[in-house]
Amino acid sequence: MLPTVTRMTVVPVAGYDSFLLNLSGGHAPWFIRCVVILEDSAGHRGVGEIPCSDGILQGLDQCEALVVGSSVAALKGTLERVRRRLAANGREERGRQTFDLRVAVHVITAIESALFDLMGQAVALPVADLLGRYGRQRDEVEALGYLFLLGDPARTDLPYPQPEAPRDRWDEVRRREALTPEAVVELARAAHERYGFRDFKLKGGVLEPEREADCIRALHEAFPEARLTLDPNGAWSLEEAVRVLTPIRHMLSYAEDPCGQEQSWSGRETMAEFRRRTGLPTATNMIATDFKQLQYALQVGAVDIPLADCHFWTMQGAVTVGELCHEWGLTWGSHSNNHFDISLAMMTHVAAACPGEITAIDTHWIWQDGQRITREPLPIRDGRLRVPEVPGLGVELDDSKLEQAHRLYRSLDVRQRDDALAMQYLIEGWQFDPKRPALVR
Ligand SMILES: O=C([O-])[C@@H](O)[C@@H](O)[C@H](O)[C@@H](O)C(=O)[O-]
Ligand SMILES: [Mg+2]
Repeated sequence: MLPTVTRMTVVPVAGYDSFLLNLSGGHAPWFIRCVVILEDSAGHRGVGEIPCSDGILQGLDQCEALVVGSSVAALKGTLERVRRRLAANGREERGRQTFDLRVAVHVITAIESALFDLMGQAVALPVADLLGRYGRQRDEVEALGYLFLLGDPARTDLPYPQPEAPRDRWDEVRRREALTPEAVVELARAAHERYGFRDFKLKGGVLEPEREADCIRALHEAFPEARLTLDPNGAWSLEEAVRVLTPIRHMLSYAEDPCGQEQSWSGRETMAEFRRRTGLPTATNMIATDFKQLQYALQVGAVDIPLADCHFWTMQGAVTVGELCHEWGLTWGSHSNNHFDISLAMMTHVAAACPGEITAIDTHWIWQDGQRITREPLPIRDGRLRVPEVPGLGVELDDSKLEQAHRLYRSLDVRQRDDALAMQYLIEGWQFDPKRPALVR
């Protein structure tokens, strides 16, 4: 008989971050996440990590009674009850920020991850082997070097981390201003030296679009073999996106959300038009964020690469997208937000279970590297993550680090990601506008 869940603990945590710029503004010196820990009658602990907000904490609270006492073997039934309970809270919107504001799908994923971790430990199999129709498809997962333009921390009085005792160039450059093509190339070189990336993504939606294209030109010159992409989170108009990206088309492997909702056109329509006019493949984490949207995106020909982040697709949902991509001739990829090392493991197992050719997964981990909450975060070497061979997720919580991250959360009084706060140090009174790059005001 498989064990039953005896306890569910929810731990909101925080970590430090650099002054990363994006369409939503500038990252605060901290980011918040939520860790779910399930204990079972066999003495195992299963874990999951998701974004944190008051809504998410409330959602987890609503589900605790459905999870505690359930059999680990009945994981699917438990998740279905959780899904129905959360559906009763009403319809949710992703919103127009760069990050997803929904609650239910994140809550489900945290519980799902912890249950799969327990299940894996109960049957002595890694989570990747349990997911999807086919189980593990690969032993290594390629990750991309996720580059950001960076604000100058010295223009704020916020506690951004300083490069104390830097281990290498990456520890230095990730903590200071980067707003030029040269500075972006320095970031890429330093990240390449430490992690060995062959793919890079630059977060756009910050400077004038042409200036961001110049950054891609510089990256291409520095890394002529690398696969490159630029992601302005739908900030540009269709006309702008076509005008700016056509001349650098040959340098890009795909364009991520180059345009979005505009006047009477939906994001799926403008992306379809962009794709037809430029011939560039498109990726998205904004306009195909559930199965219905994905269906419409495919009907109009808007997307080649759905970035199915397990945090907002669920782990099983993200793998289903991977299976559909494989059957239908699309390419699967994964989006990310700031995260700790549990999420890194979750994304690695999910990517490992997606069949066929997938694209290098996003991860913000390089910005967080050094702030673990598990004993041994999966390392990125030669641009790749090794998929754990041990039962479950293959990560073990470090209780003292978890407690430290929880104490930081409690000291902050931050209940939701807010990129406007730091941005207002750079531009007085700054407010989010989904159609204007953050520094263009
Ligand atoms: O972390 C950020 O600032 C990103 O802009 C994030 O919010 C996005 O969700 C993401 O990484 C993306 O690919 O759009
Ligand atoms: Mg994106």
